[in-house]
Amino acid sequence: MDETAYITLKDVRKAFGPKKVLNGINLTVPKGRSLVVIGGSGTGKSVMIKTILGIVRPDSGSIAIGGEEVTRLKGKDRDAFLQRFGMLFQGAALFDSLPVWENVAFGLIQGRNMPRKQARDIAMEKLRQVGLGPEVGVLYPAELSGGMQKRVGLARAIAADPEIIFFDEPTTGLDPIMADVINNLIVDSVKRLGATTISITHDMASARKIADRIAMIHKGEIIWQGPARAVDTSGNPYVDQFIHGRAEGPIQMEILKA
Ligand SMILES: Nc1ncnc2c1ncn2[C@@H]1O[C@H](COP(=O)(O)OP(=O)(O)OP(=O)(O)O)[C@@H](O)[C@H]1O
Repeated sequence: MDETAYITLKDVRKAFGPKKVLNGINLTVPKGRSLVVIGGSGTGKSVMIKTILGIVRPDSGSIAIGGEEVTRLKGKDRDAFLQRFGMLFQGAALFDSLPVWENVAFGLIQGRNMPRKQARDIAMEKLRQVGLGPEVGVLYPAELSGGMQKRVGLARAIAADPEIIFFDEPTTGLDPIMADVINNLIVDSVKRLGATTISITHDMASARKIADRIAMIHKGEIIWQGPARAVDTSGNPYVDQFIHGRAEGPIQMEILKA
């Protein structure tokens, strides 16, 4: 596989007022590869993803996808750019008032003006790919378990055959077995599409399963990155503390005092 960078972040910085959240992020992801970003709460993982999507504008630095600088895209160019993405949000983020199939088809109908019948057929096929039958398509999100909701979120993320997919804590809140089912579905779907992915997770089992490479973010900087299999022998005390979930180590939790 071609290992040249497809997504490139160069010295990306972002502060909110006096609070520096991204302190010079440097990352690359080759096409068709899967990068998992690990790191503690509040270290800047979500803000980083938002800078790529253009939801948050970095103060400085460059973000390029396929060689095209994306931080300054506006209007129609930005809409077209966003159509290349699929996203599985934390907590699935489904519309309660729409049946499952319409949640999956939402971007096809609203974003691409696809006729409802055609969008419904695609939605049902994507649901099938994540192990859900047509009987689930007509239910409402409230009628589903958390694991099924995640599957629906995944079906929606892949509905438009995106070229790039972001997974934001895809296994949070699931039992370990259901989490593994979701991890397998992620790996299968990504392979089927040949998509390039960035995932955020606290779940090391998930990171090991879905990552080609793992990067650890701490205080808005990438402090380690390497092949997924090297995470256990990184020799980096921050990575070791995080993957073993130790309270003691170089990462000091900021515990709010009442
Ligand atoms: N729009 C904003 N305005 C001000 N501060 C923000 C904004 N968005 C994020 N922050 C701050 O930036 C820091 C990093 O937030 P971010 O959501 O990226 O953390 P995270 O690493 O994704 O954490 P978690 O794992 O808990 O989701 C936090 O301290 C947060 O309060």
